[in-house]
Amino acid sequence: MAEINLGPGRVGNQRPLSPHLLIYRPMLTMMMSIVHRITGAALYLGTLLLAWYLIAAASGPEAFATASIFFNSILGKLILLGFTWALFHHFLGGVRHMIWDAGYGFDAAGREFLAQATLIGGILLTLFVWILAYFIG
Ligand code: HEM
Repeated sequence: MAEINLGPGRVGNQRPLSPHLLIYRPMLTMMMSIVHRITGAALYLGTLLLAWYLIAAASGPEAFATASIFFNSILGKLILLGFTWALFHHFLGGVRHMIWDAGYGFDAAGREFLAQATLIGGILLTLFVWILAYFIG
């Protein structure tokens, strides 16, 4: 490896190294960034399902019954639960970006707070909507 001059008394291979991938510690803010993109992609699929539901509702009783069978199945409900969470998580992630765009929340404590608030807020909003839906019917 080429030697570089780091200044008086510091000659050699003393350059700072990037963290090695195998010992790299995942951070919450990093994971949130990845999950934001994943939820964004999931929302495309969820939007297709929403479109199917609306088209079925507009098409008549038979098409609506078919869609209802799917959405009322356990798999359908699990997908809807995931879609609800992805929507809220992604939405709050968008608000987080808006706060950054306004110039706030860049320090370490602010970044960590926004990441935790997004994560917890997405879960709480999802639970709130599903509990509400359960009681409304
Ligand atoms: C069904 C609705 C939505 C879909 C399908 C969607 C999809 C996506 C996807 C795929 C990405 C990743 C783009 C990339 O990383 O290259 C993304 C990023 C983003 N979305 Fe959404 N999104 C939706 C709703 C929203 C909403 C409601 C907000 C705001 C409240 C929002 C704010 C953002 C922001 C700020 C980014 C950029 C994040 C970054 O720069 O890292 N999105 N969206």
